[in-house]
Amino acid sequence: MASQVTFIGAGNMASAIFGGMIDGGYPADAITATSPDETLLAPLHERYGIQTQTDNAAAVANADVVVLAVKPQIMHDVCSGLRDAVQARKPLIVSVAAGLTAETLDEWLGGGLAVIRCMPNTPSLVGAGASGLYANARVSDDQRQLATTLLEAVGIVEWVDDESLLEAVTAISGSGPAYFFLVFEALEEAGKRLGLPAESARRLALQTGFGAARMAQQSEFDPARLKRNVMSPGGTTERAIQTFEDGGLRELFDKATDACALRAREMAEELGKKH
Ligand SMILES: NC(=O)C1=CN([C@@H]2O[C@H](COP(=O)(O)OP(=O)(O)OC[C@H]3O[C@@H](n4cnc5c(N)ncnc54)[C@H](OP(=O)(O)O)[C@@H]3O)[C@@H](O)[C@H]2O)C=CC1
Ligand SMILES: O=C(O)[C@@H]1CCC=N1
Repeated sequence: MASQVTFIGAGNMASAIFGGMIDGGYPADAITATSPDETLLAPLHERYGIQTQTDNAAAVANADVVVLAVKPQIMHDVCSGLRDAVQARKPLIVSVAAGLTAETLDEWLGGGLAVIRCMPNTPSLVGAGASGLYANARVSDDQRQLATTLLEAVGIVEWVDDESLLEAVTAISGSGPAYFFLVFEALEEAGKRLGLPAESARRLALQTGFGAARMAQQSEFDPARLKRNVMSPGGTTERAIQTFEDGGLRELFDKATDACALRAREMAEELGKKH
């Protein structure tokens, strides 16, 4: 029988994950989602066939897995409300909240729990996500496998064995979609400046990003080699790439990802200290 999975919070990230699970064949009647907003629940039940609840504690009473998918800022209050029910049942806890450590969540839920922390990203909403996962020492191999199955419903999964590496995951894939959106914005603007109609500039920029990612994933060559393959000696790409290199693009990526990882660490400290 399928494990009972309860999502606390039924917003973007939760619905992406349970939507992906159901598309992948997970039985909808083994999934429950909660929201304080009753008007959200009936459409969710209708669309996905999942069970819905406004009462978080009641929703974990028979859960094997509890996915915490509310904003980090309200997580302490949500955990306080779940504490007794979670301690009675001891389900696997999976958190997708940014910046809250497994230890903090375990403490807020009363302690002694198997906790998996996940850093997802927004392309999960279109089934093309990338998630970093960390498990505390109480998580069993079967529970790891189950979490992998849940998150693979919306993309790829990479496990890290040191929780602090989730800061690196945040800097690469958690925040990463925004870097690529920035590049798309800039390429579209450049296309317009060079005379293309806005719509064409956008279509060309997005398809190029999509094609390059797909090609890099499928190729036997690494991105450096694929890049060189586009650069004819003395040609156009060489001139563009040299301009990026001369302008310090690599150093800028180092600075931006360092700043991002540092902020992830600061947030973990701030959120953990508040209570
Ligand atoms: N790496 C990344 O890019 C991302 C990380 N995340 C993480 O995922 C988590 C969820 O984010 P996201 O899905 O975008 O946020 P959403 O705001 O879409 O979803 C959160 C949901 O929680 C609901 N909620 C509020 N209070 C409660 C409560 N007491 N009990 C149950 N549900 C409640 C909200 O309802 P209402 O709106 O009615 O208040 C809302 O539907 C966050 O912790 C975030 O850090 C998410 C997205 C991307
Ligand atoms: O910007 C943020 O803080 C969150 C975490 C990773 C992506 N979005």
